[in-house]
Amino acid sequence: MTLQKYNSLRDQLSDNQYLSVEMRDALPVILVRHTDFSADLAIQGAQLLRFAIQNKEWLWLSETAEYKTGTSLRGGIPICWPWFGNAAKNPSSVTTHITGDNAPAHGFARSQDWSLTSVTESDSDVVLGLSLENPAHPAWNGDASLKLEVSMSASALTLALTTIAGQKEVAISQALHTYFPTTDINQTSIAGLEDESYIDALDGWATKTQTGPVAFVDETDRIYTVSRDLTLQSPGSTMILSGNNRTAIVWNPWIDKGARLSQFEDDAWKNMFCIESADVMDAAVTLQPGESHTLRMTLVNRSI
Ligand SMILES: O=P(O)(O)OC[C@H]1O[C@@H](O)[C@H](O)[C@@H](O)[C@@H]1O
Repeated sequence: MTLQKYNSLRDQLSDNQYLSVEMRDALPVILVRHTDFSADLAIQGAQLLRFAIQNKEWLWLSETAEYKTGTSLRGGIPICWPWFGNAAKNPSSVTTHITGDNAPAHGFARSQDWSLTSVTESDSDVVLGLSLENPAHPAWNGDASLKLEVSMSASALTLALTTIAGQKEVAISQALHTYFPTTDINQTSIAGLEDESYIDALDGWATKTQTGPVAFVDETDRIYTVSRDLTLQSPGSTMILSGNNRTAIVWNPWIDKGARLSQFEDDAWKNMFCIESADVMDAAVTLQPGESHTLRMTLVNRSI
C-alpha cells in the first residue's frame, strides 16, 4: 500500500520543477526544493515536517522522529482533528460524535493517509492541496471531510484547514499543532497574549489571566483565548504568527514530561515550544449539513 502511494505520488509529481517524493522508513515524504525555500511534508497526516528559508528552519522536528505507519511524528505541524487533546475534555457538541473509550488523543487526522489533490508552483511560491475524504475512525460517528492548503513562499508560510460538513450537523475541535525551534527556551517569549484569559491544564483546568508576555519557566500547558497576532521571540529570531483561530495552546513538556514523551530526546524541551492555532473548548466549530469552515494560520519571519 505504502509503495503504491509512493509510486503514484512519484508519477503525480514527475512534471513538477520543485517537487519530488522519497520514502523515509515506512512513510512517503514530499520534498519541496524551491530556489528560495525548502520544505518536507509527510503524506500521512498531511504533516508539514520542515520549512526553511535561507537555511533558517522555521519548525522544530525531533531528532528521534519515527516514520511509522499510523503514528504521528513528533514535530512540524501535526493536525489535531476532529477533536483536540483528551476527547473527554471536549465540549458536549464534540463528544456527542465520539463513541467508546479508545478515542486517540488529538483525533485521528494526524495518523491517516491523505491524498495530494493539487500542486501549483511558480518562481515565487508553491501551493500544495491535500484532502482526507470520508474520514473514518471506530471512535467517531461524525460526517465531514477535510482539506488542507499549504502555501509556501520566500516571505510566508500559510496553512488553511477546511472542514466540510456532510449530510448532518457536525461539531469539531481542531489545532494546527506547530512545533517551533529555539536555541534557548529560557530566553523565549510570546507577546500578544497579555491580558487574555487562559485555562491552565496543569492547575486543575483553572481559568487565569495572562500578565505580560508568556515566558517558559516550567512545564506549560495552557489554552489561551486569542485576539491578536503573536510575536515569538527567541535568541536571533522574531516570528509573527497570525490567523483566524480563537484559541491557542501554548505547550512545553519541560524535564519530567519530556522524559516520558515518545520520539523526544531527554533535553529536547530546551530547544522547542508549541503554539497551536486552534478552535477548542468554547471555540469548537459547529457546522450545518454542507457548511464549511477554514482555520488559517500564517507565519512570517521578522528576524533582523
Ligand atoms: O504527545 P501528543 O499526543 O502529540 O501530545 C502532545 C501535547 O499536545 C498538547 O497540545 C497538549 O496540550 C499536551 O497536553 C500534550 O502533551
